[in-house]
Amino acid sequence: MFRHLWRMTTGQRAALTVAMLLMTASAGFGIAQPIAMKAVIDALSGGRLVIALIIGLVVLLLLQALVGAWGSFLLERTGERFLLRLRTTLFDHLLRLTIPAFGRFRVGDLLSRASTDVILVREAVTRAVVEITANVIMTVAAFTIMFLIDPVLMCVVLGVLVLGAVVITVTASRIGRVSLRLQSAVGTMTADLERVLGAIRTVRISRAEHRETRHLQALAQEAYLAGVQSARLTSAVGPIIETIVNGAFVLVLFVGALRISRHELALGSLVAILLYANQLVLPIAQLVEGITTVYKVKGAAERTREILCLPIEESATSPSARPAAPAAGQPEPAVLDVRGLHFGYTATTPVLRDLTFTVPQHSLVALVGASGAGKSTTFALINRFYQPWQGTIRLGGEAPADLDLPSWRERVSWVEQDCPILHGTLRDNLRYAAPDADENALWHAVDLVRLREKIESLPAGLDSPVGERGACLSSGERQRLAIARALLTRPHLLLLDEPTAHLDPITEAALTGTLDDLRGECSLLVIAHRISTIRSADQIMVLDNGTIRATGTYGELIDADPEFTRLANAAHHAHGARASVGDPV
Ligand SMILES: Nc1ncnc2c1ncn2[C@@H]1O[C@H](COP(=O)(O)OP(=O)(O)OP(=O)(O)O)[C@@H](O)[C@H]1O
Repeated sequence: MFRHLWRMTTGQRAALTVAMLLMTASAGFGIAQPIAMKAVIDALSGGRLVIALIIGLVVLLLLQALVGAWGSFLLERTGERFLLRLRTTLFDHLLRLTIPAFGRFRVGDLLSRASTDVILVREAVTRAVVEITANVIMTVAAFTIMFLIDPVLMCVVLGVLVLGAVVITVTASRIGRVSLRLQSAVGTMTADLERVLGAIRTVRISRAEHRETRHLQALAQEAYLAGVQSARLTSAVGPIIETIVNGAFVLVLFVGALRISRHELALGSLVAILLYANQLVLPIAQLVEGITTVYKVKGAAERTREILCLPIEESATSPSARPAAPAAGQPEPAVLDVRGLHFGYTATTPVLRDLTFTVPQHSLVALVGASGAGKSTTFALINRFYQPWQGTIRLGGEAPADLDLPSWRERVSWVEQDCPILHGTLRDNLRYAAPDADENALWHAVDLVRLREKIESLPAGLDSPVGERGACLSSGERQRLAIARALLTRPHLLLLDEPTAHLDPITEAALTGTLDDLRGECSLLVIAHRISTIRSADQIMVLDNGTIRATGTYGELIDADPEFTRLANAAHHAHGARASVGDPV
């Protein structure tokens, strides 16, 4: 555990060492005081006045306080720096986790790890690592001096302390177990609260608020029980120390008085030993607290480390390379070339089977198929969120091995099915993938998705806030905003997952026209359930159970391929039903 914590302090070690030295020096000034006191008492007993010794004692007191305060500040500041570094590393790591790694954790749990757990780890680094080390040094020094003054009394103090140490170590390890329980209970609670708040409207309409409150209460109760158990153990630690210290005092006084009466010990020596025993109270209390903290933090550090050990996506290794122009006479490579792709989320269930297709330059290619056929999975693989089991995907003739991820993603834009909108203004959202886009480019994209009228009607125009997850926009507006955002990056390939899902027939017709126009700017691969959207596609691929069963234009496929005809008819009926539902009565 110590080794692990120590490894996490890379870069802060010099500051930690200085802090540790200062705190040890402060402790050293403290340790010197009883010796000075002994000298003063011995001198006074001998009838001598010792001004210099008294001044020395005062200087030691002041030095202990000043150096201690300095060391403590340095320690806390290093702790904050360590926390900053840990947070930054964790955020960076979290945002770069591979998509499958995300699947293993709940967002709320990740939040709890990135907020609460890291603070506990910081506590362990400052408190535990430094205080334990400084206090161990101080305790060993105090015992050595006590041994030199009077071995018998030293043994008395040591005997009582060893007894106490055994009791406390047992308690501390139990505190560790309870704390892990507490941290995971808080993690689950945060995750569930996040789940409920994220779907608050569904919760309300399902009249599930009381059920969810009861569920959250049960989790809070579990955290409470673990907290109380931890409090019970932690509270026992204080009185145990007190009893040990008082016991040591009484015993030292008793044995010391006996030895003085037998002339085996001087009064000054007894006073010095008593002062040492007294002085040891704080370091030993801190030592115990430090050890308890380490045990408490064990769970939190483990949870933090777990995240840091998860695989992350590779980052840019080379400056974004532009594809080399094809040599004269050579045909232009397809924008997207997928060959023999096999993939599944679990080892036993393949989702894509020998998927092969191309998207030529400046074309509109559509992917249709029943729900669960693997359309979104194909997009996820084109985005390189997952590794295919077998097969290759080439972008502009280049394989993933030739093109690092940022360059790859610079060429592909993707509008997700549920088009996430980020908290901020319309402008922030539009510029999200293209921070350098100028005003003209923004309005051009806005025009393409026919949002100009809506934006100009808003008092703040492009600077209007969109609300949490785009709550101030209708779903159709969110979708069009997401498409405009994707267009602004001027991709080579634009992936659209259900681009017309939330659009009314007029906007849908307008967007269909836009898709046709966009062929001039990039190639499009569109997943569509509504076949009307892709009537004019250059090529339609029918995906069935993870493989392409038919390819052709609308005219070629309709009535020729039974699956396509079924999808087209179903979409037609669904669309008709939708339109009639929306019709004014
Ligand atoms: N993250 C995941 N983990 C495990 N299985 C998944 C995951 N995502 C999708 N699947 C499974 O993979 C299969 C294909 O899903 P996919 O989302 O690609 O279908 P789709 O054709 O896009 O469907 P839809 O039209 O309903 O969006 C489904 O059986 C689905 O249950």
